[in-house]
Amino acid sequence: MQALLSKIFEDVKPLMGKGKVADYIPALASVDPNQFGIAIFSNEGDLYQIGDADTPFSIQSISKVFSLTLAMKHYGKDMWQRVGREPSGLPFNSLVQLEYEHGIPRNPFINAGALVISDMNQSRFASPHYAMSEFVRRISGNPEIKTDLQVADSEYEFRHRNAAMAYLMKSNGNFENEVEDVLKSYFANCALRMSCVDLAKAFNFLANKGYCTISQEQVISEEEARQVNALMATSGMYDEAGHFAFQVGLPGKSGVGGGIVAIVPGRFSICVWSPALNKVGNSCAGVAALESMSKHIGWSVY
Ligand SMILES: NC(=O)CC[C@H](N)C(=O)O
Repeated sequence: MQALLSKIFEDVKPLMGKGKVADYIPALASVDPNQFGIAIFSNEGDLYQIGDADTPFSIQSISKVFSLTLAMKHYGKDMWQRVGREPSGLPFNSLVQLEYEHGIPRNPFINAGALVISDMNQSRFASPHYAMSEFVRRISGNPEIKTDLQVADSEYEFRHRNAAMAYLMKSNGNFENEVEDVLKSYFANCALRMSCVDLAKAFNFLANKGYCTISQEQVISEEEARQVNALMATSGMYDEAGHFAFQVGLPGKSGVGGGIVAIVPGRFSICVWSPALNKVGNSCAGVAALESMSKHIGWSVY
């Protein structure tokens, strides 16, 4: 496995820095695009890593999977009245569909959907970001995970699009709490800094029927873990979900920090990271690395 990882890393390295670092969040614009890491964690607890796999980065939309998991633990099936389970086929921060569809977002992984999920967590926890931080530290086994307050503040300062979505949903009766409070929790969650190794470990419960071997807890049920994987497969890569399913064939979730997490059910959790993004906001080198991995190992779930 380590030899294969080295080969994939060398093959894909030339793509490092190709694309554009997210700059609509000004605090992210200064990240060095020439970084690239891969980590793979097996259900048996073996870790394989290469490149900048220990460097923490802004997890951004990857946090949407953790928020969904926390909400599922509490709300179970009831939550699906407020958020759908269909791919949107539109950019992650699109507003148009939301008005046509009466303030019910298509899925939990576009921004509007993640804001509804954050609203649910806001109703449930006294301090939703504290609950989230504690959760990711526990399931990754890394008590040092921190929030980048500069990124969180920068997102809040430039919050207008996300705020517009949240207020639209509020006008449709699909938002319980104060919009500004929920936005702050949502941005703080996006601003968590984790490395490829942290994320590969933290996501292992999705490869392992909902069970986390690090914290030794059943995070969610086996059925729920399957459902989260299905949502990642259909909606985890925004309007590139079809291409990703076609080329990689694994449930995946990306973030504009350049990270992508992928799940090989029953076997491995993977995280790749390189900050330069393609047009839809997915890491260029990251997508290429997962394509190469899937081709070499034949891991597709299809
Ligand atoms: N795709 C992403 O990673 C987007 C997350 C970012 N925090 C936003 O709300 O715009």
